[in-house]
Amino acid sequence: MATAPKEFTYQDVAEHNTKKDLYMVIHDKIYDATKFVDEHPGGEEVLLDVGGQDATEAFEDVGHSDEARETLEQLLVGDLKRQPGDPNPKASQPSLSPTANTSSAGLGTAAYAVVFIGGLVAFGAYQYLQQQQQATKA
Ligand code: HEM
Repeated sequence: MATAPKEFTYQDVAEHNTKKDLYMVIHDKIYDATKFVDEHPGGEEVLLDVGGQDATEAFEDVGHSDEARETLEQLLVGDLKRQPGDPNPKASQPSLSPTANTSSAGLGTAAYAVVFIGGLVAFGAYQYLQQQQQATKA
């Protein structure tokens, strides 16, 4: 029988922050890392650091392998239930803000390119006219 995923608030998760009882939030899902602490190739210290907290950024920053993500799925215990006043989701939409930044940077570069090319054309026209004048004088 399929059961609805258990929901935890940040406050619930924050209570599980010891080595013997270690939950963490990654991409708005709750993982029970208690059994995994001693096995973690990255050491127990880093997991204890993010115990009871949002570990999305820490987890993604390391660039964990697909195998690590599979292990993670086995530790899943529920979903995060957001409440007003909770911290913002961390890096849960990794592609959005960098893309926005890149595109605005792209626009900025395009604007500079237009000004630069415009300047070149004006300079070329000026040179051409000067040459024409010299030619008529000679
Ligand atoms: C329950 C969540 C986590 C799981 C299941 C997990 C799993 C793994 C696995 C399987 C590896 C081996 C390399 C790989 O396959 O990518 C690894 C390496 C590593 N993990 Fe995690 N990890 C978790 C959370 C974290 C967090 C929150 C940090 C925080 C910084 C972290 C830091 C590292 C580091 C630094 C390594 C590299 C170790 C090395 O190559 O010497 N991990 N992790």
